[in-house]
Amino acid sequence: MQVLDLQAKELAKRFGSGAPVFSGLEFSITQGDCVALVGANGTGKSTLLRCCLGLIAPDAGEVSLLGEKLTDLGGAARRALRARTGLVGQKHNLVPRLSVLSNVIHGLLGRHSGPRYWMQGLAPAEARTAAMATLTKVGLADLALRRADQLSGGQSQRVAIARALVGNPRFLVADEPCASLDPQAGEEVMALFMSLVKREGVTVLFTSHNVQHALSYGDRILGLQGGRIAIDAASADVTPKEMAQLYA
Ligand SMILES: Nc1ncnc2c1ncn2[C@@H]1O[C@H](COP(=O)(O)OP(=O)(O)OP(=O)(O)O)[C@@H](O)[C@H]1O
Repeated sequence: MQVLDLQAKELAKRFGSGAPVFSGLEFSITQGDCVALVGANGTGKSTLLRCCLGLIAPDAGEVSLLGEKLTDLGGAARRALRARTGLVGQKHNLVPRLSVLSNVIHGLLGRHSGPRYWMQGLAPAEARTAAMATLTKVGLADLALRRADQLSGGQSQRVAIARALVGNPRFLVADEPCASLDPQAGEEVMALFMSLVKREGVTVLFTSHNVQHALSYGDRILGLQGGRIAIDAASADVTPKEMAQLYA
């Protein structure tokens, strides 16, 4: 039986008195799927991602994430649900003065609170072990004790991926994970990210302005245009012309 990890029903969002960013959005994501959300600048991709994770509330409609209706959840249940999800943003948002290892340990903060889970020296051994294992997966174990502000862009984004993965999330959102990287680093980071999420069986919703990335890494394409979903199809069935029309 197919398990739906995300269901969006009749979602609508506007900011202030502005025009609706989107309205009437309906889609679902099956467990283990990797879905690319695409569309021109300003079509509402980031806004939609944030609604899906419960970081902002839609004006209408509802989101069910990992079987839980976001509107039904109180603070504690919402935090528990957030601990089962991960987010990789356009900017890596690492804490510059902390080590790589501490930044990754920070990814466990949703599960535990307090300084023990922030500073590598104080974090319990299991947190450090989990963070080191995840750093090994992204190929950065050697840099564990380096300060985050001494990393290249590609290395920083790998650390951000490790931070998102360290708690073994079941659902991951990635908002243009390669936006700040040169083409070569972007390719490497994307390939690494996708191989890890596939290996771990994580459900992924990612955005990208790189049409090739969307088509090759996404099992499915969700295309936003004019506040509506213009494409919802397996990536193998989406033609280059349909993709181009999204940006026309
Ligand atoms: N906090 C906010 N307050 C007011 N307007 C906002 C806010 N966040 C986003 N918007 C507006 O909502 C619209 C959608 O923005 P959003 O960032 O979701 O688009 P996007 O598709 O992710 O864009 P891009 O591809 O450029 O990253 C834009 O017109 C933007 O100006």
